[in-house]
Amino acid sequence: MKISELLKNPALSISFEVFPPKNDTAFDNVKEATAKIAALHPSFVSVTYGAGGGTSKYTLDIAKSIEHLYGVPTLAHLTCVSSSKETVHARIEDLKEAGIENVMALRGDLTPELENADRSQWDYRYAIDLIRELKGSGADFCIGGACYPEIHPESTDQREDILHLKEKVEAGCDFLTTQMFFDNNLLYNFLYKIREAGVTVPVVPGIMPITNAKQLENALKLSGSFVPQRFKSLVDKFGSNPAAMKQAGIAYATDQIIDLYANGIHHVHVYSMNKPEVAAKIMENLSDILGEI
Ligand SMILES: NC(=O)C1=CN([C@@H]2O[C@H](COP(=O)(O)OP(=O)(O)OC[C@H]3O[C@@H](n4cnc5c(N)ncnc54)[C@H](O)[C@@H]3O)[C@@H](O)[C@H]2O)C=CC1
Ligand SMILES: Nc1nc(=O)c2c([nH]1)NC[C@@H]1CN(c3ccc(C(=O)N[C@@H](CCC(=O)O)C(=O)O)cc3)CN21
Repeated sequence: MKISELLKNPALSISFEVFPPKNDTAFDNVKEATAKIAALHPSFVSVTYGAGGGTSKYTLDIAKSIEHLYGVPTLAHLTCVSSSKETVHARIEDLKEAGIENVMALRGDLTPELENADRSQWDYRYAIDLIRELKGSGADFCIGGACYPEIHPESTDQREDILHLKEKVEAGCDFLTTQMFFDNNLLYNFLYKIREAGVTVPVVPGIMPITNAKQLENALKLSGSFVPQRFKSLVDKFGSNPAAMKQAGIAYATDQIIDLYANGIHHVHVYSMNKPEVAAKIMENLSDILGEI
């Protein structure tokens, strides 16, 4: 099932993100976590390509098992920045062969080595280069792209960031998923600006439930997102009590999702990563709201 079709449903729906295991020994644990997440029947599950320390070689295995065993649509991530053309072409063939319909086309995070590398030697510099490859592959993928309500950390100018986003969408994005944010007003402001700039595809807000102080640190390193005082107070108060922090972080994320839905957004992507208990709690917190129109 194409995600662009799922997003036409006006009822609130939730999707989750998982990351593949770091190695063979962790494979069974990730499979089990993924199975529990799929059993919650989210609208789809996205599987990263090496984010969170996972290894890209398992992305397809995990995506296929979610789709085939649990009937839950999947979104397989693919990144391009550190890859050669040969590798990207081979991965696209793998996606085709596996019958994957939805692909999240990302540039990929720059490691410290990549930051200092000679970029003139790279086959791919931006996500748009990967989108063009996917469009030219002969397969009819539904393509997702990332967008940044608080501008991309490497950008300094929001106007320019939005112009690049528009070009990326025009190259063939069917929908966009946002970077995490902890203040919904930042999302509403961003949506207004991109709509005015002529970006019309569905935008799926990404919400990350923060369940411990260390994870907040990691998430902020990846995203540079603004942390409102209301959220900082939770971390100050509960950061050293794991159970309380988890409960408070899930409640905060739930509150964000309810506010988004109350303001007309009917699909939310949740970066609960490989934590089925967090995903389950969010679904439980929304049980009477899910399916309501
Ligand atoms: N769920 C996930 O795993 C997510 C991962 N990410 C990661 O964030 C990183 C960024 O990826 P994308 O958004 O896909 O990258 P992108 O290529 O769309 O944009 C990256 C940066 O390059 C700039 N840019 C784009 N086109 C340009 C051009 N033609 N000239 C000059 N500058 C240009 C953009 O404004 C932005 O600052 C990736 O590492 C991705 O993996 C981001 C969001 C979600
Ligand atoms: N730039 C960027 N890169 C990403 O990979 C990414 C984003 N942004 N934004 C959305 C999600 C959020 N991601 C995250 C966020 C936090 C952790 C995290 O806290 N990981 C733990 C380890 C988890 C484990 O191994 O169980 C950590 O300690 O780093 C992982 C992925 C991946 N995604």
